[in-house]
Amino acid sequence: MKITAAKVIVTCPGRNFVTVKIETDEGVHGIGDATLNGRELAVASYLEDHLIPCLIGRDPRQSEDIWHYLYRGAYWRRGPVTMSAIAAIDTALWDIKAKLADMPLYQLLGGASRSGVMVYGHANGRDIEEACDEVARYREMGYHAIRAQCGIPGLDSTYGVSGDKLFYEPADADLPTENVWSTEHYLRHVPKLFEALRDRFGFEPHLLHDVHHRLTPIEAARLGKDLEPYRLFWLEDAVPAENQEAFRTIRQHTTTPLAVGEVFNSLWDCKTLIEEGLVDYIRATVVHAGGVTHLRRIADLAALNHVRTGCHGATDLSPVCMGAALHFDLWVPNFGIQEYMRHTEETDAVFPHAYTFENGYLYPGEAPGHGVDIDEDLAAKYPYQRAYLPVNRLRDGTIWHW
Ligand SMILES: O=C(O)C(=O)C[C@H](O)[C@H](O)CO
Ligand SMILES: [Mg+2]
Repeated sequence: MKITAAKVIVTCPGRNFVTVKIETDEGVHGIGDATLNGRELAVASYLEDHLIPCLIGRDPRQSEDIWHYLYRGAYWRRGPVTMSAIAAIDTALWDIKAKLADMPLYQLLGGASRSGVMVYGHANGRDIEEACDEVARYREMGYHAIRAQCGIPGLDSTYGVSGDKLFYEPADADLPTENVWSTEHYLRHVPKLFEALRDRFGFEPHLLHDVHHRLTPIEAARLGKDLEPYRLFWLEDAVPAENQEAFRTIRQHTTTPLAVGEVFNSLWDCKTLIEEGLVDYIRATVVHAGGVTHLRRIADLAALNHVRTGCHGATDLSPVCMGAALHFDLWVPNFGIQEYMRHTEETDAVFPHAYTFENGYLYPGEAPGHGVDIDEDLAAKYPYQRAYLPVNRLRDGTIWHW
């Protein structure tokens, strides 16, 4: 069996997505997500100019060998562009493998370890009251776990807060929007949000919060301590994580569970965090962390150290990534939770999929493969539009973490 063709499809049904489609001489095809928010065309070029020429004629069933051939063959290892490109090919090959077996992908991974995949949604409000009302809306939709963010008095904009609510999209302009940040204002306000949420909803719903890399370790330690009475499911990306050892400071001071890893692209980014038990949840997912093949390695190391998965699932991860991630989630023994930011109707139409939402859980479906396809004619109607994530500055103009 041979790979006969592979192509890259870039489409923008409201936001940009990059998809790889691999075709074989047996008529079976597979697709994989290669979207890297704000740097989409770099991955498209990496695939078209450098990886696809190496694929033609190879046996698509040898996904493990192809992974190492592309990873080691580049000589230049890791990095988000490389790993997203390899991930897309790997996802497409697992899709093909599962279609050949006439099985949903989760069966090839080892079968279902649970009946459904618990997801968390994003509730956000301009102030505490609006954020509480949004949490109520997610409760009505059946969610058992909800991430809560709210506007900070004194700041014009805050990460995670938008008028779009259900379809929040942070990549909002063709050059980066500039936000202003104040750690002092933020640290004073966030505990009040969670106090209000627990007062109104009690301790039954899981509550999560995303700091979006904005604190220093000692500030994060203080926030974690201040939030302890409200029993968060997790506190996410409390500090930038290039320096994994920095999490030791946070860990020494608080029992609030910590999550990290949506920007990670390999096991090496989280090796110390996992081996030293410095975090509780690892957020790497299929598209940015080398596909199903590499994500499995991360999850297995995590399992040894009581770290559970919490795959990234924002709107910039296409339905193709979501489909593959759900099969992974249904199987992975040390599953924690899956993020679920809904895609728009336009996006869902371009990517017909087998997964479904019901009562706070997603189900990957029983279609052979990962259950997601692309309508190429519809995709062609939405040409690429450059869109960037914002940047952040302190009030004196210093560039900060977004
Ligand atoms: O979903 C999250 O937790 C995020 O932090 C969303 C990110 O800002 C987004 O995926 C960046 O591309
Ligand atoms: Mg996040």
